[in-house]
Amino acid sequence: MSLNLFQDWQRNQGNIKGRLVCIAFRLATTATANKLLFIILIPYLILYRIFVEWFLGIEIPYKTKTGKGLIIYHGQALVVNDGSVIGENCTLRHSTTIGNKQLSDNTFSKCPVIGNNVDIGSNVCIIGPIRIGNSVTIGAGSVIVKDIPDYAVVVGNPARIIKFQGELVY
Ligand SMILES: CC(C)(COP(=O)(O)OP(=O)(O)OC[C@H]1O[C@@H](n2cnc3c(N)ncnc32)[C@H](O)[C@@H]1OP(=O)(O)O)[C@@H](O)C(=O)NCCC(=O)NCCS
Ligand SMILES: CC(=O)OC[C@H](N)C(=O)O
Repeated sequence: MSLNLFQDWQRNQGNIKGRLVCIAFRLATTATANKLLFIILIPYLILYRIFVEWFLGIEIPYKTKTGKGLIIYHGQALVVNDGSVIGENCTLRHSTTIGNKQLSDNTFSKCPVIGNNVDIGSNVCIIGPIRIGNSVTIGAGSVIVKDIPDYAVVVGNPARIIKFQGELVY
């Protein structure tokens, strides 16, 4: 099991809060490895919930599948459903929601699957069983409820593609 600590540390250069939150998150994710580790880590998971989720207001649950090289800028009011999948080298900011929606039969949809190298601006909602492609840039304040293709730059509510970009270099 790879913790991805090194890649997160590198990508959050100059962003001490992001570094610390990513370390706390990656350590929490080790609880998914097996039942024994989960039991051993219960006290840590409680502390993680209190300090990162409640105190800092950054809800990125330990079960969230997240690729290496995660950046978290600011982070307050960030809420990620643990069914979401986030690819490698993605950037999350503040006041952002990534989650499901309630369906007409009162069940809940699946959550977004986000590709690699996706840069998510502040105040973004990404909702439902949708796929965000690789190397997508999501403008501040966007609301996304449909699939987005690779390399798209999207803005608005509902989000629309304003252009396509070359592959981002990290
Ligand atoms: C989406 C984004 C990457 C586009 O940047 P850009 O390529 O420089 O685009 P431009 O500024 O040339 O804007 C292109 C068009 O999109 C519009 N636009 C840009 N960002 C927008 C947004 N977030 N919401 C709505 N429209 C937006 C512009 O008004 C412009 O429209 P026009 O062609 O009708 O004049 C950028 O505007 C953005 O939102 N980045 C997020 C950054 C962020 O979250 N910062 C917070 C830091 S804490
Ligand atoms: C609020 C702001 O401009 O923050 C800058 C930060 N580098 C970011 O992209 O989130």
